[in-house]
Amino acid sequence: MSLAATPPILHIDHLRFAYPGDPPIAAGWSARIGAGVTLLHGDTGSGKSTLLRVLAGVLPATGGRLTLAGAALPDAAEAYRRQVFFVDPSTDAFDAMGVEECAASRSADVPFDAARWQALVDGFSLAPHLAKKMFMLSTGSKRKVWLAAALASSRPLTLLDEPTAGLDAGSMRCLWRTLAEVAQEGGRAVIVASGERVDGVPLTATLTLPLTG
Ligand SMILES: Nc1ncnc2c1ncn2[C@@H]1O[C@H](COP(=O)(O)OP(=O)(O)OP(=O)(O)O)[C@@H](O)[C@H]1O
Repeated sequence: MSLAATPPILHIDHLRFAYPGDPPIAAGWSARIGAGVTLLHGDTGSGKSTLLRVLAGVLPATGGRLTLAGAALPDAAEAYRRQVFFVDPSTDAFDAMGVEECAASRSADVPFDAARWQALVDGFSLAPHLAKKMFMLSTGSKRKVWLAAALASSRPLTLLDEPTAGLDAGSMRCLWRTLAEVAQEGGRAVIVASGERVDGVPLTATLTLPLTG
């Protein structure tokens, strides 16, 4: 399945993933993911979060191959993972870090768009939290920090798990506006996992779980 109108960024070849005893979430699935926003859609429990973790290279696939900016999984796992921005929204691994330190740390080895970060800080109303440690933030504010950090990063593949969860209307508008800008600029693929259909931003493609063929 070719989902790329522009040169593909992520190559997925015969990907397979299943939890033991469960039906596969991906069964021999091949696709090409191009620049812009791709929606990963499925019902609750269909495997959206799991598939994002597989595409991030943090959960080993049961079979198949992923290639991103010349780095392949499983052969070159570290190089592959460096091309991906993915943070599990529920993680507490960064709780001891300051908000800005945390956001910048995930882009230490790639360009970080400080102007976009600032625009997102404003759009998500994060300014009052900038001097805080991550553990002091509510779940919703933490999610906003990770969203802003992801969008200000320049990694070729960005994976966002339910980015609209708990977002107020103003933050939602800011999210769609920024995703549209990222898509317009080209060169980056953003996969948005969502149980809801997305109409706030033009989509490059929609993937519906389970994924086969
Ligand atoms: N570590 C695990 N081991 C075994 N099964 C798991 C594991 N994690 C998740 N599952 C199961 O795999 C299925 C897919 O879960 P996943 O969280 O990926 O779905 P989802 O589409 O993101 O769900 P939601 O929309 O509710 O967030 C569910 O049935 C879940 O119970």
